[in-house]
Amino acid sequence: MLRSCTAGLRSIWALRGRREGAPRLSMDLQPARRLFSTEKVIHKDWALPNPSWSKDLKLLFDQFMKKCEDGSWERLPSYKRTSTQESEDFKTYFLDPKLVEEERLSQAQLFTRGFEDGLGFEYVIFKNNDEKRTVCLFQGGPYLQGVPGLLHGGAMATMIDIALGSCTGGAVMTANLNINFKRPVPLCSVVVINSQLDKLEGRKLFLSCNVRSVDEKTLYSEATGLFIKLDPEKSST
Ligand SMILES: CCCCCCCC/C=C\CCCCCCCC(=O)SCCNC(=O)CCNC(=O)[C@H](O)C(C)(C)COP(=O)(O)OP(=O)(O)OC[C@H]1O[C@@H](n2cnc3c(N)ncnc32)[C@H](O)[C@@H]1OP(=O)(O)O
Repeated sequence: MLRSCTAGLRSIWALRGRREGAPRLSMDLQPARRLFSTEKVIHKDWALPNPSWSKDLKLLFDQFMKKCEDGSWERLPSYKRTSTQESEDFKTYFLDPKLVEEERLSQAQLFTRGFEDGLGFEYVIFKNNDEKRTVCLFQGGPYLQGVPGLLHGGAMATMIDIALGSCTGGAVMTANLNINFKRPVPLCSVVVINSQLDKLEGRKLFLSCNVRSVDEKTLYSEATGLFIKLDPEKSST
């Protein structure tokens, strides 16, 4: 684990070094080209391996991709911004134009995808629709540090929220999230979040998950969540 962490850090530093040494291309781009490259970033699927992924993460990714071959599992793509029907639903219910300026909104992106490769949240989620469960493979980078050398609990909570949410499908909001942090997570290590839908009661979805090390020997956290399907008749703002 330690070896993969340092290897991960080394490749992150290598990437940063390259980036810092390189000219800041975006400043020199013509507007049309800038728009094109922004579009490309927006439509990029981030739930795919990049050079910062540790051996552990790549290995698990390959194992789950194999499970996808017979259709029982699927890899969920992940974008900085989403143009799916689901996000349209969120806009309908929650976006009061008075609350967020149009210009600010055009800059919006999912904050877990706002870091450069390897520095923040590296993750991919696989879903088993029949079993109503997901597996999230997560490597928290050096910018997610809390206590020195350890992953910040808020970063873990964020990933738990996303992992539980990925079990729901459709337009939902987190109403309650309850986490027991049992062991600290080493920074840059890979954890596996197993989530499942336990109960559906009207608009209420009750979910639970656990967070374990790759070798499954360490139980880092356990959590439950209540998600509420949005009611099209209601607006929260
Ligand atoms: C989440 C997954 C997304 C899926 C993928 C979509 C694609 C998107 C793209 C990319 C993925 C990105 C993923 C990001 C994930 C981010 C998630 C978040 O960070 S969410 C922000 C934090 N959460 C809030 O800010 C909610 C604030 N709260 C509310 O807006 C409302 O309270 C809401 C919508 C949750 C419920 O309000 P009401 O008016 O619709 O419903 P009422 O009538 O109050 O409650 C319905 C039932 O639920 C119970 N309930 C509500 N809240 C409860 C609570 N905290 N504890 C227990 N019960 C509760 C109530 O008692 C009621 O129960 P009875 O039907 O009477 O049995």
